[in-house]
Amino acid sequence: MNDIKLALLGSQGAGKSAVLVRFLTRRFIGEYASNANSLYHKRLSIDGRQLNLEVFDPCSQSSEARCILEEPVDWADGFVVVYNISDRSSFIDAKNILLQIREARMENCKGEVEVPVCLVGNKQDLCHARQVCEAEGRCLAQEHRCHFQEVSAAESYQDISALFTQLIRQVMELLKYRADRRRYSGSKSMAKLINNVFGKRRKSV
Ligand SMILES: Nc1nc2c(ncn2[C@@H]2O[C@H](COP(=O)(O)OP(=O)(O)OP(=O)(O)O)[C@@H](O)[C@H]2O)c(=O)[nH]1
Repeated sequence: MNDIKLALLGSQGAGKSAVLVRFLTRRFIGEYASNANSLYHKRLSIDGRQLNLEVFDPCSQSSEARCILEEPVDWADGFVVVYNISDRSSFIDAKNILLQIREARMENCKGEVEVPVCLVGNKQDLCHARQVCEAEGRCLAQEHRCHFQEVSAAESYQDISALFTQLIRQVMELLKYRADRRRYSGSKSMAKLINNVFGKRRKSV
């Protein structure tokens, strides 16, 4: 069974918990405790494969709160970065978070394929109070080569389910790639070892 670890990042009140709870339970719950980190577990089946999903929902991150970001960046295999379309400052925070994910991953995983990220513009139902247009979100996502989706945790389950499913598929591919690479480098070092032992011996005969 695959273990899939995701982290939700975004500024305070962007709707991270609402998006996650909508995905996990299909329900919208208006208020959540926001003063503690939470780790959610769920067993899922995607494309016929059983998965153990763990999702880390840390308490809010601002652009300065680098220390909060470091933990999930090391731990997670994929990220959902959430902003509120009716709050420009949350979009600016999302930009900074995307940059920080990229920087941290470049330092930690040299040569590794990019970690899957989905940028989510939440509270689409508040479009009368919109401060971030859809094109800006799409453009930021293109810049960071990540998937983008506007959603309303308050109103809809389908879009949120689709975005998590797509992200989990990408993470499964990443985990497969890592496992193949480990196997390949393992068999290469075994070949080297055999060569070192028997190759040298053959030479001396
Ligand atoms: N109108 C509307 N309100 C939403 C939506 N999603 C969340 N909210 C509301 O926005 C507020 C913040 O939602 P949370 O899910 O707690 O946001 P959060 O990002 O987890 O916030 P912190 O835990 O403080 O970091 C709550 O009052 C939610 O009811 C949405 O799609 N539409």
